[in-house]
Amino acid sequence: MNLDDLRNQIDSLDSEIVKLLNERINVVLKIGEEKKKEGAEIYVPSRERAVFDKIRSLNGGPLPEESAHAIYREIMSAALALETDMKIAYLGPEATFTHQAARNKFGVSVDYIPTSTIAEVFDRVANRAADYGVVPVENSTEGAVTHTFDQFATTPLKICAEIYLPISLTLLSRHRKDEISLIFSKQEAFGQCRAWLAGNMPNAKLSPVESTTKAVQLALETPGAAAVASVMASDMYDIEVLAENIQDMQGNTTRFLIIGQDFSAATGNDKTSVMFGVKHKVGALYDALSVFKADNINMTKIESRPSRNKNWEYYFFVDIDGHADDPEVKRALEALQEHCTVMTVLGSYPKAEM
Ligand SMILES: O=C(O)C(=O)C[C@]1(C(=O)O)C=C[C@@H](O)C=C1
Repeated sequence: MNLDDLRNQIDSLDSEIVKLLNERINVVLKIGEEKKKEGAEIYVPSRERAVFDKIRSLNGGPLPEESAHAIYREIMSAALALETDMKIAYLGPEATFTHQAARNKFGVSVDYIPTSTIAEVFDRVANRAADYGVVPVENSTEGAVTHTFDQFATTPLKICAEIYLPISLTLLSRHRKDEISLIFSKQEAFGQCRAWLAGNMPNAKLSPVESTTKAVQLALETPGAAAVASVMASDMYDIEVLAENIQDMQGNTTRFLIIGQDFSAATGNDKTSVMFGVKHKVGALYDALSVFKADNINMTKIESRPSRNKNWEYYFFVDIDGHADDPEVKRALEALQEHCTVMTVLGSYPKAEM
């Protein structure tokens, strides 16, 4: 077959694909109407998980799994945008790693609202200026993003999904490497490439700013300056990449949370996040955590933060395997309540792939 014949074949396949996509969208619009009648959530992480799993099992190749996933991410992004005027608040400005995480989760068709603080993401979702919010919660090299944990102590919002994003840091500048005397970045990003900077840029002064994007803006306008930021920022601001992959740990990954008004439905492969406080008495935390062991529930994380009510009093943030509707998790959470001065289930949501 010659090139023209092959392209004719593609033309007729494309017309089938577009027809089928629109048929799918017509069904999505009906789903959107039903959800509005029932007051149900538009974004349904549990259903998206089922769609992605189904596509993976249907796809026999040669289309790579990652490509099938990306295509379906955008198909569902278009669906979300058509079902409602979906708005996603994220810790901005544009081109931050949180922006990237939000785009990986919700695609390009929905509207995005960049905010300047994590608290503002929570506010936007709480006062319904945004449907969902995306915030960083922990990094594999640098640990907890404490601002996010602290917000959960005062908000009724729930975690409805999570996402892991591999973080690759780049050194960006208009100048040559040997001309750089000042480097801007976010404190957390500096922490993730501390050894590389000490080894490769030992004489440059490090200046922490609010975001990696702000760092790029400052690097563009400051003589002799560079920024540590994402590759996305270099494309968006047209600034040269001097060094790539400068993070000290090659598996450097950040976990982000999607916050909304409600939990996600159970999928059979979920995680539940709980926040609680215990009395100041011998073995109080041990007793509280023993409820998980009693029901054979795996704990995947624990973090403690000052309660901000009283000095030296703490809130514990724990993640466990399972959904709050699973019988053993339900039982364990009821038992946990007995050991706590305060306790809130922050959300149950599908476990993300790393
Ligand atoms: O099944 C739904 O609830 C839909 O809205 C459809 C759909 C999809 O396109 O498959 C779109 C968005 C939801 O987050 C989940 C699935």
